Amino acid sequence: MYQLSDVLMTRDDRCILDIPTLTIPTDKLTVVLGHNGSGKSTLVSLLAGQQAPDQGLVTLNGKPMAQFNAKALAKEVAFLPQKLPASAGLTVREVVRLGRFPWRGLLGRWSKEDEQLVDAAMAQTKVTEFSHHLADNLSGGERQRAWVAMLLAQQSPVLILDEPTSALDIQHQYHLMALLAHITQDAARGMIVILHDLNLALLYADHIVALAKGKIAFEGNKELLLDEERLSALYNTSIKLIDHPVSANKLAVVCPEELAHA
Ligand SMILES: Nc1ncnc2c1ncn2[C@@H]1O[C@H](COP(=O)(O)OP(=O)(O)OP(=O)(O)O)[C@@H](O)[C@H]1O
Repeated sequence: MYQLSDVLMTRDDRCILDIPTLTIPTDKLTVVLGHNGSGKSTLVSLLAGQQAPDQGLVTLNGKPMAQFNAKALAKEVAFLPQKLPASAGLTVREVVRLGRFPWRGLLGRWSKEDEQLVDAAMAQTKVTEFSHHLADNLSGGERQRAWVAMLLAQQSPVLILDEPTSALDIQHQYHLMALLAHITQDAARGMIVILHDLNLALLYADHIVALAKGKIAFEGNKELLLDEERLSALYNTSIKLIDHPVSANKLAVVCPEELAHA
């Protein structure tokens, strides 16, 4: 599990993250929610070891993040940033193979297991048909799926994804979240996923961390989301919950004031 204590991040004389204490499980699917600029990417960048807090401590399974070297960390945590990395000249297969780098043997050769894991990851995110295409030539959503495959191939116990559904069509958004939920349960891996879509969170999250203005607004199991007042306050707009037509879940419907008068 991750533990944060007395974490402070300041940029341009402004406090952008202020978390006195927070525990995030690494055996559940945790969704990080919050308005634009609430600090979600800053928070997950600390969890991924991309940067250190200005003050305070972040530990993974009791070990301070600063004590992991890059290779050891890559074996524990796979990270997909909001802005996809450049993939100049790489085919989709080569992009996905990047996930196997932390595990590559001394001779620097790819093992049969590496290739099998690459194949499986591409199949899971449905990019096998693009295997030999240049990643740069893919559509935005196809490229996002290729990078998610890279993360899956990395086989780390924790995956952190910053808005992995932002470029995906509706079908692929739900397919990806179902896949992440399935992997969490089936392979006992932990997912930490930033989402803007409340309905994806309502359907697939186990655990919620919600940020507002750099502070924790609420944190705990998914049932916390089933509260119209709390959700409306988080996004500063009226949100109603209705029954999902074909499951026992709830759906969030945004009902801004002006709609009532339209
Ligand atoms: N390097 C930086 N320099 C100055 N301000 C920064 C820096 N990094 C982040 N910020 C500011 O910190 C705040 C939080 O940024 P962050 O990217 O974590 O928000 P977010 O919740 O992920 O937003 P979004 O939903 O728009 O992606 C924002 O107001 C942002 O402008």
